[in-house]
Amino acid sequence: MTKLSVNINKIATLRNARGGNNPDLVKMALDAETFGADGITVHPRPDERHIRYQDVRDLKPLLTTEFNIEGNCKEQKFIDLVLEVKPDQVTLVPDATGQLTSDHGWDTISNKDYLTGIIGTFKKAGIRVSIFVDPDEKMVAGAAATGTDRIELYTEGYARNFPVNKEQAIAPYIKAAEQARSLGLGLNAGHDLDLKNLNYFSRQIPWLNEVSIGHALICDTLYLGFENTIQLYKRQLQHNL
Ligand SMILES: CC(=O)[C@@H](O)[C@H](O)COP(=O)(O)O
Ligand SMILES: NCC(=O)COP(=O)(O)O
Repeated sequence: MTKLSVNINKIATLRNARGGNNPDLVKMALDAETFGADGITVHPRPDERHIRYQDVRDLKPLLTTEFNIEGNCKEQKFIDLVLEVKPDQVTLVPDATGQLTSDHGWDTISNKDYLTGIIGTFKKAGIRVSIFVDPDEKMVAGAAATGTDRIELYTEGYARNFPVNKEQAIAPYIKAAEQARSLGLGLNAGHDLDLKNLNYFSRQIPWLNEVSIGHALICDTLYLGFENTIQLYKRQLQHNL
């Protein structure tokens, strides 16, 4: 079954708003695991607007599920943090510093040599590597050429189009996912997945290894409670619904 990795960036956003430790990020990550999360995802950005580098160090020894660190591997500080902490997985995202959020995947063709090198470094350290790509078969093929273990499909386009025409929204993702499978790549997905669009996505691509979900899940938590929300998202990944 597809695993749910809870992205806790927005818990850190709330904590940082007052400069204290409420909500307690580490406690909420451990609670997420207790409530059924299969993993925890963090995305430390260079400006540390939410997840701080120290949060990553604090979390590592305490988590009992998969730890996924996302970030821009062109930042040496990020590379050093990942090699220091050695998470289960690192997800390489081509974000520029000032971006509001992640909004595109890698050009795996023009960045082939660079990605191949850094992926080799992380794999040598025993860390599984996933690279963030758009649902573009050329970029998926380019990803396979870098030696990455997995790709993560950037699902903002799916989420935007799902309410309009779900068959059209999912089409490029099925093609990209089928190609990833044929090339022996593991498959993750994330960005703007939510309680409305998740079940359809996972039913159409049942070989999906993992989804990482943060923004919508934390927003839903405000109304529905953290434990209940995690259970509701897990249920969307069961295909017998
Ligand atoms: C890579 C991805 O799609 C998400 O992890 C995204 O980076 C979330 O970042 P923010 O929480 O800063 O929007
Ligand atoms: N990789 C996607 C992720 O970790 C969370 O994205 P979002 O659910 O916050 O949009």
